[in-house]
Amino acid sequence: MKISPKIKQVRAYVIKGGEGGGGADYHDQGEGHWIDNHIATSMGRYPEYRQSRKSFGINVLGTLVVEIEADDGTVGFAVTTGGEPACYMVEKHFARFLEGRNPFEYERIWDQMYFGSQYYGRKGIVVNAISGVDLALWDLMGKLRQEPVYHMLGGAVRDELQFYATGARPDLAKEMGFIGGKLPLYHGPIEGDEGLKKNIELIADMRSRVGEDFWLMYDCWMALDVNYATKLAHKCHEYGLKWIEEAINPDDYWGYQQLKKNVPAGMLVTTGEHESTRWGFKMLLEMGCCDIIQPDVGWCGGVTELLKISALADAHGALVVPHGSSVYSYHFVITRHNSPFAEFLMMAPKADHVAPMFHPQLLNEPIPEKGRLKVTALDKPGFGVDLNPEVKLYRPYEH
Ligand SMILES: C[C@H](O)[C@H](O)[C@@H](O)[C@@H](O)C(=O)O
Ligand SMILES: [Mg+2]
Repeated sequence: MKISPKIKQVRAYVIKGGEGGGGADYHDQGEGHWIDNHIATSMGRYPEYRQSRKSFGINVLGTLVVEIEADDGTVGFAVTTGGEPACYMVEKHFARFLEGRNPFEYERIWDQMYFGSQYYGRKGIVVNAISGVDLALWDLMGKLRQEPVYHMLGGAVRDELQFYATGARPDLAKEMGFIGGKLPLYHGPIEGDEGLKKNIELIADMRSRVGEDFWLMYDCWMALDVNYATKLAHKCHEYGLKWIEEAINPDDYWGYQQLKKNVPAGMLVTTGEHESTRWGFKMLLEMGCCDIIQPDVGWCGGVTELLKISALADAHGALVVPHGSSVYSYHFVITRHNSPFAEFLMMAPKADHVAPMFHPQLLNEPIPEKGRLKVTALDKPGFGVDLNPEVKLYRPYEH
């Protein structure tokens, strides 16, 4: 029987500098990009932080790159959001649970990373770091087995992925072949009825451009209260809003439970991109907070944890549509019936063409064509992408 190589070394890097760092920190874009143009957030109550999310620090963390090298020289890697703080955790804390171990012991490794950091982690950046290590581990396992990750997750249940697009131009997304368009919400409660009116005018205008059958959604990025979200949902109902996303504070499970009761019949409530682990999603599911959960596989605990989250959601009859995370979610979505479509974040500044999400960090990143991606595009070992050697990596800590 072939003996698996052991893990020789774990390394964690950030990507230094450059306006529009992009990559896993996809909010870190240059001036004029739709993703940072007056999008409503809870910080909007402060006028100085209303125009740009970068102004209050949405891009302070930066990208985390994790490399795991086996003693036969094979290297698995992954990118997510986490920056230098996450590098510290990977190098000074989590590496001890991997080095010298069999890379296929991903359950044991995950368990030790999570419970070893339970006293200071459980959510947020600590679970981002755990996710980065877990994704790199799955990439390494795929490379050692010479199999794409989706083969190790049970194989494809359909021949292609279909995508909705997130961005400022759902009308252009329709022309590109996407099945729907998710708009960012531009005006929050602090802008009163005037702002609410602009939110409604925008969805009305977009509906007139895309016609009746194209999905339209609003992404509220945690900016609202239950009352405002309820009003928004009811006013957008006549324009066929398919779902209202992440309307309130992720910790307000009770608020989501109420919003789910308040929205018009047939409108979906979605959330989860800033939720972590099976326990966080258990709360959302068992309290009846939403119809679709949207974990980010680079933030919720990685593939190992997403497997558990997805099974829980399936048992609750909920869909799992991961937050846009490129290949890291594609290899999962293609293997699950309760993940019937995926998100594609339009990274082009005007949302007018399809561009790779983790650019410039990743090479060979598959992108949808006419809103779809054939499963064969994933048929490379691991996640099937490479680190761009032109992008300078910086290792802030060693161990
Ligand atoms: C478009 C939203 O404001 C976020 O920037 C986006 O990252 C996320 O919420 C999404 O669902 O794509
Ligand atoms: Mg969202």
